[in-house]
Amino acid sequence: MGTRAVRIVGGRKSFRGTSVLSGIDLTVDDGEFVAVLGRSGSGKTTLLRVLAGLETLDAGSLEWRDESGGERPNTGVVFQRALLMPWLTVEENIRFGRRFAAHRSSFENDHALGLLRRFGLDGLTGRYPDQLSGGQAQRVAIIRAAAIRPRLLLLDEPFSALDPAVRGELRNWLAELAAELGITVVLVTHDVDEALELADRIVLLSAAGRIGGEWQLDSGLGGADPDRRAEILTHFGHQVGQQV
Ligand SMILES: Nc1ncnc2c1ncn2[C@@H]1O[C@H](COP(=O)(O)OP(=O)(O)OP(=O)(O)O)[C@@H](O)[C@H]1O
Repeated sequence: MGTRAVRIVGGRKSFRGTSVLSGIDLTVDDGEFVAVLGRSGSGKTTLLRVLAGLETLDAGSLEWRDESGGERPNTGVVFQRALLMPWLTVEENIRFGRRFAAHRSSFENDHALGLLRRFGLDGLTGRYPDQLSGGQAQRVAIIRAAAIRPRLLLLDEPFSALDPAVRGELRNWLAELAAELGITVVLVTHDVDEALELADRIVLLSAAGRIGGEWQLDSGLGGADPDRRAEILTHFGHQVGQQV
């Protein structure tokens, strides 16, 4: 077991009297890539928003490794749509990401521009968002989030609006980025194959807003393991198909 990046103990959250998270215990280690799978409405986005500090828990605790003196560390968030500022170029959008950081001093221009170059976007720096493909825009959004050196990179179905070929490319790209930067990632997805291919661990959210199962994946095995895929799909009552 590595150093803890974040831990939720007994996390509960309701909206207008309806329970969405009802006793979540989840620890994410530094450098780990965790995929959260679950049916629509099971509370995946709510869990991610709690980790991002966009929602607070009604009960239970959210504990960060305390090196930041108890302050909330930087978290980077990417949603299904890239949400780039249309009036800013790619480079300006990346710089703008600094404003989303709890600790702005962790953003350095050189580091951010270095990420753009290293991860294949240097030819796009002067373009505006409407001059980017969907896949390019998502890459920019992910680099923008990574550039603030987040403790956690939180991804909410970042590839679900893209066509299958682009999704495959982006998965490989993300795997490389996460491994090279040693970044800690929590990815919400409906796609079992995506989770198997990318994650070190898969966490299932059940309809009751609890952790309904966990799979630790051996590195390099996940994507090629039909038994595990079948086990997860069976858990959802699926015989075939990859969306849960
Ligand atoms: N701000 C809110 N106010 C009221 N209800 C909310 C709010 N946010 C989420 N909910 C409700 O909480 C439940 C869980 O929503 P959430 O978006 O977390 O699920 P999800 O698993 O991410 O779903 P999906 O896969 O469809 O995106 C849903 O019933 C949703 O309507």
